[in-house]
Amino acid sequence: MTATVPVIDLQTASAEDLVNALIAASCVFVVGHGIPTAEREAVVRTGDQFFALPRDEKQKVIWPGDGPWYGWQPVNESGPKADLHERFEVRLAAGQSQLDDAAWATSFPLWPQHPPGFSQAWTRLYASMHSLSSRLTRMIAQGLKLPESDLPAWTLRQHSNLVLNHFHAQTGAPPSGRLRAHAHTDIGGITLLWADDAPGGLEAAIGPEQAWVPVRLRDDAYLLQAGDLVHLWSGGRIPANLHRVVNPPPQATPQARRSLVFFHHPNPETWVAPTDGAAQSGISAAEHILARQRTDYAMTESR
Ligand SMILES: O=C(O)CCC(=O)C(=O)O
Ligand SMILES: [Fe+2]
Repeated sequence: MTATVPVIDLQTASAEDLVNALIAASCVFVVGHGIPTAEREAVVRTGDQFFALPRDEKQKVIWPGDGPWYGWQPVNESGPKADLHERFEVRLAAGQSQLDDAAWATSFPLWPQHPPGFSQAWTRLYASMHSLSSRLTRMIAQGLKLPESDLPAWTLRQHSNLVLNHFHAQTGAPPSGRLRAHAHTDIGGITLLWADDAPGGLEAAIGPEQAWVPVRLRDDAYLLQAGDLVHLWSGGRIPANLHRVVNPPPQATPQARRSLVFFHHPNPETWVAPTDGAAQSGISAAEHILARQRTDYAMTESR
């Protein structure tokens, strides 16, 4: 039997419902989340306009090439994990706890000048996602009976990133061995994902057999995927969701695909350890995130 992704309606679900679904499937569709569709659409629209700019213009906000990811990250052309997409990433400055749009907007160093309205659209959705991810991590802690004192680092003081991925239309066969996104777990706490329904989409390894299951994203939902740090925080009870984005079938009409991802990260200073495990079985959030980012993407060539 093919495993399916559970649906959690935040209007009615309990913390235990959410945790049980995550333990079973490592990812769940979250509906009843209250985030207006227009907020997401504004980010996708301004992101599309940005990706369509000439390379010289995008180059002005390119990721500096080391340290944590932010800004424009072109398609990475080499290495075993070179994925067939470009992305733009907004990263909140360390230690900031107030989501005051004006202050936050000035703390991010790589806002594109074009298109107009970009930073407003992205800060608006970021604030909504920040609240939603705080709510969901509170439910996870409650459902797992984790200490209340852990929570500020995962909620108010979280350090999350908002990303738009642009998977280019594939007009010929993709280079051998390369996917739109290689199989990986996400690095942080939870991921909240939306993608359009273009061919060549998400697959997740779920259920006891860990078989690859195609996941069709829903317009009314964000897909919550458990990341490495929630796996560890849960004492291994919640599995980290393994997923990939496959190439479209050769007969499909070439079509670009966009996905919008909120990578929820706890505060970088957090020491993440299972509550009843030995402290030495834990990890520094900052070190884990940086180590994974270093191995997953090294800037080489781009388009
Ligand atoms: O585009 C998707 O469906 C998933 C993207 C993804 O896995 C990522 O950006 O980490
Ligand atoms: Fe991912």
